[in-house]
Amino acid sequence: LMPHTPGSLHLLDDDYLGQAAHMLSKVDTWNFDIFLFDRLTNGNSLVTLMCHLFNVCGLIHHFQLDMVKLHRFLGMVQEDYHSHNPYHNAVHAADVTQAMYCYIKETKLAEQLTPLDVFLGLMAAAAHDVDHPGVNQPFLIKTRHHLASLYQNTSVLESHHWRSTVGMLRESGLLSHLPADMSQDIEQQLGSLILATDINRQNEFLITLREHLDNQDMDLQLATHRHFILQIALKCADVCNPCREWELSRQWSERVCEEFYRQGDLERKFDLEISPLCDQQTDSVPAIQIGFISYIVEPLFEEWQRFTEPSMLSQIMMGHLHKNKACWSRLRYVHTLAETKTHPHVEEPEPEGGQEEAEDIP
Ligand SMILES: Nc1ncnc2c1ncn2[C@@H]1O[C@@H]2COP(=O)(O)O[C@H]2[C@H]1O
Ligand SMILES: [Zn+2]
Repeated sequence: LMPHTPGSLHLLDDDYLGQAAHMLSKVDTWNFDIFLFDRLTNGNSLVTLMCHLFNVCGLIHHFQLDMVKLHRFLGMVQEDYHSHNPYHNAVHAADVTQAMYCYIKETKLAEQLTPLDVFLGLMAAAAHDVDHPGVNQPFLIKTRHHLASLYQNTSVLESHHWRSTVGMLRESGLLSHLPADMSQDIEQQLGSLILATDINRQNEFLITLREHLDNQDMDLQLATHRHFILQIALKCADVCNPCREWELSRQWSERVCEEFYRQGDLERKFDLEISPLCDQQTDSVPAIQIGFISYIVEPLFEEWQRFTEPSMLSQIMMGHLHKNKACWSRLRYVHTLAETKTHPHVEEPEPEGGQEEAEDIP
């Protein structure tokens, strides 16, 4: 974006906001560029996106929400994300929220979800990583961080994201006009959704989803089943970056690896064991991506595709996922070749299975 002088600030702001508004008219498309949207909104992507989605989903009217309180709450959430984190910042939250909106709009779900489900899904997406410190749970445990002991070393970060969200909900008074049992239920369900994003619990969720799909016993008339599918949808939204188009996907990959490497640098500095994936010298971005796609993203999205079938979006996402994996395979090959040239005693490797896939790249 062009730098501008204070005199033209207002005009340019109007122009940027006009472009942002135009982007919002296509908020349900999978190639939505959240990085551009964040620049156009001057770093307010999360607040702007959430206000828009709450409006178009009719949530403000349905729950009789006070716009001032809503704005205050969303502002607090956005502010509590650490803008210095390369990955776990408010733009990631906005990205996950936009993906969640796309999933909520899937035919299978849209027909069954209640306004409360939509409210919970969007709120959980927006707040699911709030106040993330940019380091992972093992790091918090080994450095004896107070959050680790507070949450007894289990789902430490997710518990913190949830409790912080509840704190901000109460402080903003956003739900204070609702019956006490309803706002209590909202807080609990938000917790269950946010806690489901703990990547250590991936297998548990995947096994249950597979069972439901194999037995064809998913009944979205049941609130418990809708809640489970919202948990899955949020998990998918949280790790969907490898399913975005290459230019967006690549940026997320580089950001998440940069965050891992910063943790690794801290560990090195304090003579701690360097965590898996956090050593810049040995863990390359392409290698991390191929592992993440193969072990986390593909298994999850294969089941999501089964659930949403027939879904154009799932087909598009799987297409990007396979192309991106092939790109990373090719880059890993280039990376290892370069390594071999710097360390000539190491034998030149074969292009590790990725080559046939790499041929798919346009
Ligand atoms: N592209 C990626 N490559 C490697 N790890 C990722 C990627 N995207 C997400 N993750 C990890 O998946 C985790 C999902 O939950 P979090 O957002 O807390 O933290 C995320 C990262 O640790
Ligand atoms: Zn996340």
